[in-house]
Amino acid sequence: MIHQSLGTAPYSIKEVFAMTKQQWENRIAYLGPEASFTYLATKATFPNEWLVPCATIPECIEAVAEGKVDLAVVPLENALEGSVTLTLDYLFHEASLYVTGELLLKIQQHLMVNKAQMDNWQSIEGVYSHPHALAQCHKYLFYRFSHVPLQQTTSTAAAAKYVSENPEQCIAAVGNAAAAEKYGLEIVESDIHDFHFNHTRFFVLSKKNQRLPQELSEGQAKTTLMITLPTDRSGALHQVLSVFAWRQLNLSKIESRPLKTGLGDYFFMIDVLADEKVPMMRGAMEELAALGCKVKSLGTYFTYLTSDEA
Ligand SMILES: O=C(O)C(=O)C[C@]1(C(=O)O)C=C[C@@H](O)C=C1
Repeated sequence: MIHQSLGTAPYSIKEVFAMTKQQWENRIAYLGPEASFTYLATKATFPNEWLVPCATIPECIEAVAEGKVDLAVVPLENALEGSVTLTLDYLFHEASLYVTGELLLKIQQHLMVNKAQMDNWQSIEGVYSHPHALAQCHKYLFYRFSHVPLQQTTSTAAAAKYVSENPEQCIAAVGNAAAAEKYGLEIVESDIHDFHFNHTRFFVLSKKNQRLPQELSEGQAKTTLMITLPTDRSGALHQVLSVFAWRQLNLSKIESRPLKTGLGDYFFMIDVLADEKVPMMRGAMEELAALGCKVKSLGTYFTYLTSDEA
């Protein structure tokens, strides 16, 4: 998978188009810019591949769906804040992609300011970051800066970049230490996330139903299914769960999201700790079809730890 060292420079989608693919094995889109948490997870997993920053999650997903890149890495779920619903919904409603692997990253949030504002940071007039990052630091921001407006950005690194490009503004960003270094900011408060156990899951998406190599993974196969229940039957969810229960197929996550067809209409995203190729899973899929469920499988994949303590 990893064939050639490219250094650390990421490229924009425009540059990807302008260049030919011949030198690189994989072009990988990620939620950028450089030094976002998604970048850290991507770089740790694919240190030598061609990394392409995208400004938003839909842009990452469209880049791989349209074949502009081979893989895309997007955040899926945070231990404190829960699912990144934009990713879930986009995968259900807009794209037809597979998960080739899941990356786990330990998340540490810091408050950082422009060096020009070092003496004034206690009087900041705005805190910039990704909404998930701001939510992970809710208690800290509420008790320490309750009067200060929170400004949402497309990523934590985008916030750090904005603070770096606006030295005259007395504002702060919430993000990781790599972003502080990359954008020349000063960390004024470390580890401001509300709970110590803070991790994020990222999906590595592809157009092909393929898997990253199992050798470096945690070894447990996981299959993600998106299930729409038949509308005309009571107890349908109970029946769906019993399909897995009596086969002793463990579920590690179940979440409902709006179908966007009317109030009370949902689809369910279910993670099953099994390979979709094993007979028990094949039987489960057949039984779900017999129950009248629509099932979209995102494929079977393995989990990779991208930081020591993840
Ligand atoms: O903003 C970033 O740096 C991201 O990579 C996005 C994101 C997220 O969507 O949850 C990823 C990890 C952290 O939980 C906070 C933000």
